[in-house]
Amino acid sequence: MKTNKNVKVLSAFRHLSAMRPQDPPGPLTRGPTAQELLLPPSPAPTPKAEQRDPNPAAMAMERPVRLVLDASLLLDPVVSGGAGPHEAAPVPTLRPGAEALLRRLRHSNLGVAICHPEEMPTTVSGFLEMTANLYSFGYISLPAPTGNNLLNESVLEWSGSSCCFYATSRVDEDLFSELQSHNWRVIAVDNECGTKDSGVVNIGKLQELLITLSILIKKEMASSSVLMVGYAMKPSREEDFAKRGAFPLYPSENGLIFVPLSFELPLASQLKEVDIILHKMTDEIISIDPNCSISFPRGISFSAGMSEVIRFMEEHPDFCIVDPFKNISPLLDRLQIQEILVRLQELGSEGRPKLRAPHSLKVINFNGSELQKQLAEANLSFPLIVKPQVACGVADAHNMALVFQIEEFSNLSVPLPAILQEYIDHGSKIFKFYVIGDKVFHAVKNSMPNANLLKSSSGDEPLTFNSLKTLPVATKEQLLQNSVQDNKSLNIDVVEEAAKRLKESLGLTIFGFDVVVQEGSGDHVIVDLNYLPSFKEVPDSEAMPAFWDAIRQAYESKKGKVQT
Ligand SMILES: Nc1ncnc2c1ncn2[C@@H]1O[C@H](COP(=O)(O)OP(=O)(O)OP(=O)(O)O)[C@@H](O)[C@H]1O
Ligand SMILES: O=P(O)(O)O[C@H]1[C@H](O)[C@@H](O)[C@H](OP(=O)(O)O)[C@@H](OP(=O)(O)O)[C@H]1O
Ligand SMILES: [Mg+2]
Ligand SMILES: [Mg+2]
Repeated sequence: MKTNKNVKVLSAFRHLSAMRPQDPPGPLTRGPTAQELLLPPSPAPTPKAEQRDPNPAAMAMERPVRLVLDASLLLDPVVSGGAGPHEAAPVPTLRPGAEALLRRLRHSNLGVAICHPEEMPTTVSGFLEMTANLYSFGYISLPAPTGNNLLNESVLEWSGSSCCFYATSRVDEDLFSELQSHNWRVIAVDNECGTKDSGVVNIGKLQELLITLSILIKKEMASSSVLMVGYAMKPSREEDFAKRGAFPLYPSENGLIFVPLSFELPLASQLKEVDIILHKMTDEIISIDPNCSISFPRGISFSAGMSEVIRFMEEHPDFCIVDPFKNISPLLDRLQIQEILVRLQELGSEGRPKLRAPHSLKVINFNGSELQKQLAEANLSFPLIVKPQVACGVADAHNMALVFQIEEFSNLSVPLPAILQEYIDHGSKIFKFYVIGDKVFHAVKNSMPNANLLKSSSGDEPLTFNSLKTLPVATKEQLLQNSVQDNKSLNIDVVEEAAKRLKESLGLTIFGFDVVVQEGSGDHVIVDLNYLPSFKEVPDSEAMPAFWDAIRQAYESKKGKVQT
């Protein structure tokens, strides 16, 4: 996980929207003028409900869709099966898969509550109440059944507001029919309940609950404009997006429902239900062959799950995927990124700063004899930043070095093949641009200082680091030194033009690129290109609507192409 702990975010956001993927690029309309503000890194905003009301049970009542999880669904039946006469009461624990379910439901924008029969032992009910509070869920104890009074007042009250689901693993036909008589949908998990026409939805595994819910919610919405997005990415990235509200199970403002694709379940049945696949394929890479030029699928081996998604796409070329594997593939290779950026260089025009790629050279080894000659031919001089040719998807893709003289190449720990890049003195300020659909945002972040400041601390050794974890960003003193120097400012027109061209040429829905402004020349140098970055510096209030619009636009653009 990238730690921005050393990075102070100077946030300057512009919302420069005007590009529509299927239209030829028109002039971008300007959003609000950027103000450079010194802001602490914005904390991930708490989910809406917590801002509204501290009482989880009350929160659940305000949302259009509610889900009540029976204790039997969450507790590990092995442990909570009760103790023998001479045994200590078992410690209640969650069943396998329950924690992942609760984590996803927490950010699902559904009103969720946990319920249990009133007569449950306090050790267990206390555990459930603590769990409910931990996930900001409501908490309900169902009264012992007396006559036809099976439901407590909250459950009854909710029935009137809108669409309610009750998920359970225990069979209670009376409770089910009572709930159904109040328009609740009952979902029974790993317990065949009721007959087919009893209206009870039977599913085999807990992992099926979310996609079952999303199908039922989509049906309840009864609107053809509601689309279901099945996503696949590593858990930490999913959590980063989810806690920003990116993956609602209750449709987003533009009608998207998000559901995680489970590689533990048959994929075909899940993909039958979704309209769009959203993925970060590099999270599912097992290995990349560094000695072959990456051209999807050549050179890359994927997990079994992602391989199945790839096969599905080969069989369903009209299916909407964000984004197509072949469009992403060049961004796994810093040599191909360099070639893409060099093509942008025709953009330069009189009177505007030059936009360019850093001078670069690919090497397959660090042997000094040839190197000096190769550097001269590539118009490269020290210091050089050395990056693996493989740009992401494998652990060592971000192991880099700053090299000040040729002797420092011996025993250099950067993975080969490597790309040697001109190191650009840029006053330790980097502009991270994010193209999200037809919108462009950027954030200013603290970056590596000028080489002379780094040289002094490295002696005769190369400066090795990991760009995600140990990037040698400027210290406070170095930042102050920079602030007195004349930092050339960013020319937004030039970068906007580049963003437009990149969007056209890459065919990607969401991507990021890093720009530094060279001291002295003012050249705008794009040093990095990433697909589906985290754009964590962009406020959720702007980033999330843009994220959802981008996905819907990709779908509509794909459907438009299929119909023509
Ligand atoms: N050519 C360069 N000249 C000066 N500084 C550079 C150059 N290339 C990279 N940097 C600095 O090193 C950092 C990491 O480089 P880069 O962005 O290429 O790594 P990465 O692993 O691709 O990072 P990301 O997490 O953004 O994908 C940049 O954010 C910038 O601060
Ligand atoms: O995890 P791999 O496949 O190595 O790729 C990285 C990307 O290259 C980086 O651009 C991501 O950082 P940002 O999302 O902040 O750009 C970075 O995101 P992360 O730091 O949030 O994991 C990674 O996605
Ligand atoms: Mg970068
Ligand atoms: Mg990168």
